[in-house]
Amino acid sequence: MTTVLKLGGSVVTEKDNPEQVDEVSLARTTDAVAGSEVERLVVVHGGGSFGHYHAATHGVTTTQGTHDSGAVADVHGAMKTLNRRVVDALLARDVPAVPVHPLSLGARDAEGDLTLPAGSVRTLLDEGFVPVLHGDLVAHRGKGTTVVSGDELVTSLAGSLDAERVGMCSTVPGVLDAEGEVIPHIGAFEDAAAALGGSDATDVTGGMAAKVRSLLSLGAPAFVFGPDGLGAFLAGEEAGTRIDGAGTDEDESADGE
Ligand SMILES: Nc1ncnc2c1ncn2[C@@H]1O[C@H](COP(=O)(O)OP(=O)(O)OP(=O)(O)O)[C@@H](O)[C@H]1O
Ligand SMILES: C=C(C)CCOP(=O)(O)O
Repeated sequence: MTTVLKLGGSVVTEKDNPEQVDEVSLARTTDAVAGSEVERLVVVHGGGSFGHYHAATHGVTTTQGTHDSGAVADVHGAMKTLNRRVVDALLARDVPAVPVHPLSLGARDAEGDLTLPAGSVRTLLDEGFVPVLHGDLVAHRGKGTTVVSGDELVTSLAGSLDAERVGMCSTVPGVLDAEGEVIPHIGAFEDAAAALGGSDATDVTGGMAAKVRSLLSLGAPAFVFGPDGLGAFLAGEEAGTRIDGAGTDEDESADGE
């Protein structure tokens, strides 16, 4: 049983202060990981005020690339600093965390499609480690380097590792409907489209909409929840919004072959 968990950048950093870790939230989330009994766990964390700050300074996005090696050093360097902080917090709680840097692993083709070889992550899991990846820059054919988000890494790894459970720990308690209530289950994009379209912030709405769309394409149930739901998710329980699309049996309990 392999579990892929994303810790949102807004959960582990103070979003409004460049390069500031949210110590309280990082301690809380890593306590939850350390207190769980998940067998094969991959952690991916986002960029928050580390990666996004430097990516914005240098004008780099998932589609707008840079050939400036100084910019690569800034963005990747900031993400390595954050990754070290997350890994150290896990190690301090006796979680066998090992850093894995996507810039050294992945690449995009000219269409922007990501290839992320999973051999090192799979072998680390087999050897009893907890690989900790992060949003990063990756080589991009024709564009130099572009941003790869933690969400993309989660989707890619969930597929290549045949993950049974996927969790996205964000600052919101789940995918919210137009009234601000958590939608318990999304089985098709239409279930959430109206609520996602109801948000004021178009760009951020695009982020959550893209998250839901990519999670629906996985062959495993995915959960979007806040820090309060992390313990339940890691205990194998329902947390926040459950997202399962066509690749997953609607009713696992009825799945008797
Ligand atoms: N319908 C919705 N339900 C929940 N959140 C929504 C909705 N529409 C937009 N959002 C926004 O999506 C955000 C969560 O997605 P986001 O990708 O920012 O989280 P994250 O995984 O913590 O990412 P990052 O690693 O970039 O910080 C929320 O903070 C919220 O502002
Ligand atoms: C900005 C960088 C480098 C990583 C972004 O990762 P995300 O926070 O998961 O979107």
